[in-house]
Amino acid sequence: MSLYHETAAILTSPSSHGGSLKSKIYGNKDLKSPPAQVYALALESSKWSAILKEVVENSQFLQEERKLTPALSILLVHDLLLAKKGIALPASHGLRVAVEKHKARLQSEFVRARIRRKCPTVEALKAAVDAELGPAHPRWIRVNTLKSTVDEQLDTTFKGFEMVPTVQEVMALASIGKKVICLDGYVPHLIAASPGVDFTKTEAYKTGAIILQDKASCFPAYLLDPRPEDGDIIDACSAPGNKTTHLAGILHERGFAPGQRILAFEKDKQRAKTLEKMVKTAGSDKVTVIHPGADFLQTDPSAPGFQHVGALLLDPSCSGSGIVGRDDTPEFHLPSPAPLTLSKQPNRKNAKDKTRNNLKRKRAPSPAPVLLDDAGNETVLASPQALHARLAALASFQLSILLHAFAFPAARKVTYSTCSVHAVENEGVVMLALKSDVSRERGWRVLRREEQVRGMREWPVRGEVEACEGNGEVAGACVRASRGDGRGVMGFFVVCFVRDAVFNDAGAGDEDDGPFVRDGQGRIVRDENGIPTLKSTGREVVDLEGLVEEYGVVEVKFGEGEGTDGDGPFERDAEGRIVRGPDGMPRLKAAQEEASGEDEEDEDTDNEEWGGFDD
Ligand SMILES: C[S@@+](CC[C@H](N)C(=O)[O-])C[C@H]1O[C@@H](n2cnc3c(N)ncnc32)[C@H](O)[C@@H]1O
Repeated sequence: MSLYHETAAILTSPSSHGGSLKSKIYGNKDLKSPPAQVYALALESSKWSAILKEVVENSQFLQEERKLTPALSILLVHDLLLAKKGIALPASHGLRVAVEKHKARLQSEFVRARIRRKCPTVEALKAAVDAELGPAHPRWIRVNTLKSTVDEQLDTTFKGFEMVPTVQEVMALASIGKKVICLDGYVPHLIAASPGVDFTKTEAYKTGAIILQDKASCFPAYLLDPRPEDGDIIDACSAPGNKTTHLAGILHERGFAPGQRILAFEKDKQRAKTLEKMVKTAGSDKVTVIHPGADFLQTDPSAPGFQHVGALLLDPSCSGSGIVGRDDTPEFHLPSPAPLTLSKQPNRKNAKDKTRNNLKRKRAPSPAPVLLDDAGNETVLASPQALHARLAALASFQLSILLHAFAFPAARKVTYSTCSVHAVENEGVVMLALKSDVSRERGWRVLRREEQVRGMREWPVRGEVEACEGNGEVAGACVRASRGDGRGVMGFFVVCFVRDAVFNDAGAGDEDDGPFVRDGQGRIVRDENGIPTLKSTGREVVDLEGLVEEYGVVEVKFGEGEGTDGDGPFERDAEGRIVRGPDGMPRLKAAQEEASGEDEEDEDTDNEEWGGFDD
């Protein structure tokens, strides 16, 4: 079977079984043609099918080519008129001959269709077709600070891209084929680029210098705001590892405390392999301990190995309803089949056929709702009740993950996120968690909006007040991202829970307040670099060079290469070390300038505030 027959069969197979176009193609073990080719042809032809239907019907060539079905005619005419290399069949192939015979007629109908849409060029028509499908989703790229800097990537991977100020411009200019980027104003080191550029072929992608990660998916690690004094950080549901490597990138900038590790759990052994690969490529393998095939729910929070876990990132399996690109295949419009009699003017019978066909199409059963889990597995849900039951089961699992995380003795912050749009998996879980015994006993609460890191505090899309039972503070603490709202993000949800004191646990003694030495007021004692002093080593001042040698991972750098003078927004001493106040917080250059009266402006620099959490 040719590429065209196989693609036509997939596009015209009954839709009542549900499932995305991608899964229908990639899950079809009988395909002879390369799935990527079938997918590209199916998607592009569907996009153009409303116009091509007009071209095929008006040229009336189907009446002369009885062996062509309506679906085949759209696919072949698409490639004839729009594919760079034309129809992908040998010149003598029957299907190719049948269509190319009518090339002049088809081309002139295509010109008429373009003029009817008032498009002066084919480029303009392409833009109109794209615009009809809604704004293009940008390609989000996170620069991996373990391996590179934004400046370095602008000079290499993005050389030749035009810089525009907003993501809206990236989306608008994408439709006319321009290669543009913009630096994100919310998440540090994040770039939005024109879709359609294949970054997986770049050196930066292959070496882990850049990571393709939707903006919203960068929210959890950024909101968790991991720091050296947080001790070990758990990523409870890690594969494929986007957030694990993001945590490592943030900690790398701040400097890992001695022995500080990211503990990455992944229940699915197969997915754990992907995680291992990603962590290695991103250069974070030395600071990450992977637990392949390990169920986070089976861990004992009070086990000695977890006594220094101060922060947890929870990104459990969910309905995946916010993911972009799974169910957004454009409709495949079909021309009316050739009538039995050849006639230039549609007669009553043709008109009746047309109406009957349209009705048939209208009456086709609407696809059953489908849920896709993180591994891309589909669950076809026969009824709204089945959807409800599935969401309730997911929410119950998500709540158990969250309550388990609340039980870690030294834990002081936890983020909970999903790529679901359903409140039951999001605000619903938050409300149940806040009412739980473990939350009340241990003093967990939400990290309020005004306490969050700058980018998250300023992000405008927040939780649903109604789903938070009218509690505006909790809703404000919840961060949402909405697919299709013009901000170029997927549907997403994240919230951070915190505990103000670690001393409020019943029976918690000196040993339970984390790995660092604290002063009489409970504040972590740090050296002049801001590095906390470890109880276990008894070292009062951490010897940085010794640590680099010992662990090969500790570096104290912040925003290197990002600021105008290459050393970030913080004040540094003569040896380049960050200057901190008595509370261990880095001192902003802007604050220093303001104090000396040199600059009254409030500069809006990424990471200029640490936000959120005080010792
Ligand atoms: C949404 S995905 C995580 C995506 C990941 N955080 C990232 O950003 O790349 C959820 C993952 O959690 C894993 N998972 C589900 N339940 C788990 C459990 N109880 N313990 C550990 N991993 C689990 C799933 O196999 C899946 O790989």
